[in-house]
Amino acid sequence: EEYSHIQGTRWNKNVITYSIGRYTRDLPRSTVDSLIESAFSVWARASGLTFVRSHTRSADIMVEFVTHEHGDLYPFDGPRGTLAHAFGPGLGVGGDTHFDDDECCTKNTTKGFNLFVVAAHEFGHALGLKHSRNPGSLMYPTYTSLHPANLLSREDVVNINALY
Ligand SMILES: CNC(=O)[C@@H](NC(=O)[C@H](CC(C)C)CN(O)C=O)C(C)(C)C
Ligand SMILES: [Zn+2]
Ligand SMILES: [Zn+2]
Repeated sequence: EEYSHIQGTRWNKNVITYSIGRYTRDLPRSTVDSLIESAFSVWARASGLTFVRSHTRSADIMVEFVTHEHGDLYPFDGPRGTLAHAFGPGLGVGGDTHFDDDECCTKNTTKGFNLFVVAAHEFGHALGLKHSRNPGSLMYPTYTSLHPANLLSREDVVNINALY
């Protein structure tokens, strides 16, 4: 069913709240908290948006680690395959970001899929960005181990600034 009536292309506010629901057993909660906060700050620096953590389910962006069927129309596929997905801006499920707990993620930048990089990609979608055809962009559809120091390509920065 087309949810365009609640899905927008962008948030119509500058302060966006997020809440972390189900965690992963693969990482300490404090590590998840800080990697998620860092991933939001990548976009905050580039857009002027502010992200505020809340502990209620009424937050704009619900962040969760889930597996297989998890209550939306996009069940995960077990190990390998899709690492995560996120809904575009909007009410309810809008902005929500889910990580496939069967394979996502690590805190290392060389081994496995780095949670900071995956989260930053997903939050790009949660803010309204689509995929890029540029392999050097964070919004490229395939995971590449980007250096945490400069996750965003010039194209990513241009695109987020075109939206906010
Ligand atoms: C290693 N596996 C991959 O590279 C897989 N790609 C992903 O899981 C994307 C997320 C990465 C880019 C963080 C899915 N996506 O676009 C979510 O917004 C496949 C290319 C296999 C689908
Ligand atoms: Zn989901
Ligand atoms: Zn994507």
